[in-house]
Amino acid sequence: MTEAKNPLAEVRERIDSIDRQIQELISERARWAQEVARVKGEGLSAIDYYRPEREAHVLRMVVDRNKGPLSDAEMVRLFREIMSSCLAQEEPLKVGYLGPEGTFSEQAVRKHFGHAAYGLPLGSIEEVFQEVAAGHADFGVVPVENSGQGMIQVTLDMFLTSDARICGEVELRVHQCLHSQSGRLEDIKRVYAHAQSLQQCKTWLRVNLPDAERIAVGSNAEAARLARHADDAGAIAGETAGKVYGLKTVAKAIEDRADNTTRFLVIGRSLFPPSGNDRTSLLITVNDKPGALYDVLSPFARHGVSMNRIESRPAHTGKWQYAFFIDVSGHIDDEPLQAALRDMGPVATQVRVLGSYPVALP
Ligand SMILES: O=C(O)C(=O)C[C@]1(C(=O)O)C=C[C@@H](O)C=C1
Repeated sequence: MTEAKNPLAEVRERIDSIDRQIQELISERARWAQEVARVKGEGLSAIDYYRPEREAHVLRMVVDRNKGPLSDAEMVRLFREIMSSCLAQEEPLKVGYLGPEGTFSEQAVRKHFGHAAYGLPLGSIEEVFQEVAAGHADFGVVPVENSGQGMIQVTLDMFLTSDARICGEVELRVHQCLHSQSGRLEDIKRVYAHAQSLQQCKTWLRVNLPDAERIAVGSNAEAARLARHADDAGAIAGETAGKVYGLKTVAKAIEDRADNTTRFLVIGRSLFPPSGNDRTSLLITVNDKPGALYDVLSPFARHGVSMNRIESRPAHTGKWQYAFFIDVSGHIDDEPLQAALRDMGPVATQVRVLGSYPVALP
């Protein structure tokens, strides 16, 4: 009598065989990436090998080819990691972010640069800009906007005084959790969190912890660090931060809005070529006179450039002087955008291209 083969063993054999092929192909890909690096030139530093426009193009092809069952976001994540490792064969990129470890900013770094990049946790958004400008970090990742709360003004204001360029954007679904030492809601008399996170979880806190004191601190990871040393404190932070600081999770997904998303900017020191689906961020200042804003914006409409976003901030150049942060579709090399900027020349006091970069991937 022939013994029937264990169906699980049979499936595992198939998986082993596929893994062998995937591994061979990954190694072959890594060798070709070395060849690309050789063509670009020997002895360059990591930043000279990095091509965000090419990475975006590769990842868009991955999305186009994806037939499931894995989601586009999962496929992108896997290929992002492969590219991250391929690039790090030369030298890992150094990426500054708002630390400490475990913040959503770190998650955004990983989403955009993969795990082979070297993450540099820094003390503030200002410091991220400074370290990039000084060349201590190749790139920086800073939060710029939350879907529920709007723009993060510190980040916008940094562009008024710094020469940083925007090289990319990352969108991250932000799920907040409540963590504590014991993991019991009834032990919590104080809640530490970043001010934005307290705001994002306002309803949940009102219903579940109406009497607890709310204490705003510099980051969610800092909140987790503080809660680690107090048996009557809770911290609002992401799942990763809770794990990093050895806390127990009291409640998950406590944000008021289910689609809570934070948009981050990747900042660097140079502009990159078009990727085929780009956004351009501009900083425009105008004189305080009637119709000035209309004069500045109408060239976009005239040349068919679509505007995605406009934010105004005090320009710090004089009382009632405003700077406008404007995002438009397309790359700065595109003729319609060039034409719009030419028309704007005589009416704006300043037009600065903050960057042209690939639109965020899933
Ligand atoms: O195509 C390139 O220019 C490469 O260096 C290869 C590669 C890749 O692995 O696909 C690696 C790093 C770059 O950032 C972009 C792409």
